[in-house]
Amino acid sequence: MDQSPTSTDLENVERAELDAEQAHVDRVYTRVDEAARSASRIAVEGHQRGQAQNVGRVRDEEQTGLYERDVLVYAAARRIAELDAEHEGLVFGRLDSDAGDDTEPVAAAEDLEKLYVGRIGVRDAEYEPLVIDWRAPAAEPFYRATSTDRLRVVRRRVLRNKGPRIVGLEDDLLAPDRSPEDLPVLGEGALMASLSRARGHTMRDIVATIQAEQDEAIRAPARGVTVIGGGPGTGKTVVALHRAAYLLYSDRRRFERGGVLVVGPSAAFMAYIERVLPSLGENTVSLRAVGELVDGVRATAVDDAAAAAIKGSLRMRGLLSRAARDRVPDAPTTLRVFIGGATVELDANQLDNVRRNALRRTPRNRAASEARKGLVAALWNKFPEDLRTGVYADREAFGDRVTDTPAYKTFFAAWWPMLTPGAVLRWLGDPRRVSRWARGEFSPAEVEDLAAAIRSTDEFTVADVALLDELGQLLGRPPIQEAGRDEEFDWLEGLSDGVNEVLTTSERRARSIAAAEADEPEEYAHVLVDEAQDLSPMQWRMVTRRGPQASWTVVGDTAQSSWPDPAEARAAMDSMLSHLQRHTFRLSTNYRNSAEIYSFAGEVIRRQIPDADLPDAVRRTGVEPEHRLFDAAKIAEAAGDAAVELLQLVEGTVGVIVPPALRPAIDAVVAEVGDPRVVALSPLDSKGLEYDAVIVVEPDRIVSDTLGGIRALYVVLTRATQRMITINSTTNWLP
Ligand SMILES: Nc1ncnc2c1ncn2[C@@H]1O[C@H](COP(=O)(O)OP(=O)(O)OP(=O)(O)O)[C@@H](O)[C@H]1O
Repeated sequence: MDQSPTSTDLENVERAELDAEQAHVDRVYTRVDEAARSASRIAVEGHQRGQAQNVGRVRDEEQTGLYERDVLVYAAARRIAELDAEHEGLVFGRLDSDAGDDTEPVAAAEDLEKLYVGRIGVRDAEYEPLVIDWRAPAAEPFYRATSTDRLRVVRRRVLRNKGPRIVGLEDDLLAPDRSPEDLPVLGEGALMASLSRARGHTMRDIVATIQAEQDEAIRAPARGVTVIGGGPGTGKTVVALHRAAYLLYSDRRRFERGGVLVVGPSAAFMAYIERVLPSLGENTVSLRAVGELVDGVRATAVDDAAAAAIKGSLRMRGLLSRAARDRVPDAPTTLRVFIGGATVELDANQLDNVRRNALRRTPRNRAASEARKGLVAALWNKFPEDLRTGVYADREAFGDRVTDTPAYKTFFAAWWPMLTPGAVLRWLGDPRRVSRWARGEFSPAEVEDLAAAIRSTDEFTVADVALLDELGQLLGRPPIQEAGRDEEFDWLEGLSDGVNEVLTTSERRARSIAAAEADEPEEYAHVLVDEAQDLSPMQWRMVTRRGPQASWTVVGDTAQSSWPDPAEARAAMDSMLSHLQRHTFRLSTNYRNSAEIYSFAGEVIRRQIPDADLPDAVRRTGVEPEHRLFDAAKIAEAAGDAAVELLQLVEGTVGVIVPPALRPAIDAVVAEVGDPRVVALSPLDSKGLEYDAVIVVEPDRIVSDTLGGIRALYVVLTRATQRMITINSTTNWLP
């Protein structure tokens, strides 16, 4: 006779299990609310007591400690609850474990030790844990246990949430032979359920389904440099973000005080990932795109391939250093003062000598007093001996007089102005100057390209930001009193979208004070660099300035590099971080793309880069990518048609990835489709993002027009979770 349970039996069991889990989760939420109430009560009482009598007895301190803890738990829980009531719940996992002693059989499910795992830890009034934080050591088996090394776990359960409601259970039985008769096993596995879900416009955390190899990278100790590699879709980004949350948990004092910085490739990418950390209860991490690392600048424009390569090259370092020390363009070339009955004059050569001496040890904006001393000495040498009497008897007295003359003052203001990085960068718009500063290290064509790129726009580009940062360091910040005395001087001047000219002095001051008051640490205790393969040597210099004492997490995949010479970028990173110990992790499974899409993309990149690191894609959809051929004139229309088609076929987002030259036409078509699920974007902006369906417009032009060529196309071909259509007028790229 058939003994297997009927579907009604199963439904009943599942219903009963869901109810039981819901009851526990309800207790957690109730406790969070209680904690909030008692926290505000203790706050009031504590405040009154603090005013009335002595504080500092042990009991009070304990109270304060508890109060602070409750407030923290409450605040974190509230943030999480507000975040996405549709999806994310506080408690998402449960472990049922035995004693690990395989000899004793387990009689009943209730004999197993039960532990709930959640986004944060919550205890009941007796201080017993209702749920433990996913980052706590006790939660490790939830992520690491496998059937071969089960770490005492018999059953791992993922609770699928919609806000505070449990809507499903996904079980994983790790020790079938240890499982008591009455332990139900439900669902088909949490990972597959999570991978097949429709994508929205922002990334979600994976806290309920972190895989063992990912967990190792997340919990790696914060020492030296942790390098996380792996091909597209292996979870590098999401793992890095969970690692940031883990570091804050494991050493909150150090990382909250010192600061954690996450650097990503673009503003679009930062917007895509910005919700992940708050959903894990962390709001203190700074997220910045490489174009936003200098205060006061938010660069989004990108240079063409040639200009970006020049601006990113390490050779810029010498060029900028020479620019920062050179004469100020249009500065006076003679100084003439009438003093003590004589006209004393310094010519261009003498002025150059004074300038060089003053800059020997001090950056320009801090060397005004050196320059002044040098000028006084040079003028004194030329001051006739027979006039050195009375108030002009010695050099010091002479110096006081001469620097007080209007002629000197006017001269000095023009000859030694406080320089902003933005102003000096603009000097590079003149090819003759660039050629002088290049000292033969750049070809004449490169000199022309660089100057033309600087002149072409008032806006700073992403690549300019690293140059501004370098110049900031070369020029130095002016001493406080100089900056204060000179009301007109604003360090941020020229650093924001060319709107500065129309700001009044007081507006500018208010802004710079606001920037200082934002109190973002310029140096961080941990720096996490995503899409690290894209950082140019100059960008590596900028990023490493943010963490001279930091530990690092560096995440990337060379085959996706948009830098023309990935080996150069790699060498730049190696040289900047060479003094630190390195731990390397490799992620091996592509969780994003369907196996059909990824095997195609892998073939494209393997043809050009035989040693590319290709992960395994595990999810099959049965749908192959499709390639369509049209006349060039019909491309935009065809892309629009494909978008309409795909909107019917997928539940989530559709990305239309287009080479920059075709952007206006495609933008128009996308506007016509008029569905917020469809977006158009450039290959560079698609870095790190994903869509349920992707339309790739003119792959050949993506290769020819984008920095990174075939590697940029590989990025584009690995953005889709379910479906991909390419729209072509030529097909040279097809394998
Ligand atoms: N353990 C997991 N459980 C559920 N989803 C996962 C898991 N690991 C990764 N993913 C999902 O796979 C997708 C790809 O992750 P992510 O963007 O972090 O990969 P990546 O390696 O940074 O990719 P790329 O290099 O192509 O930008 C995301 O949707 C992520 O949520």
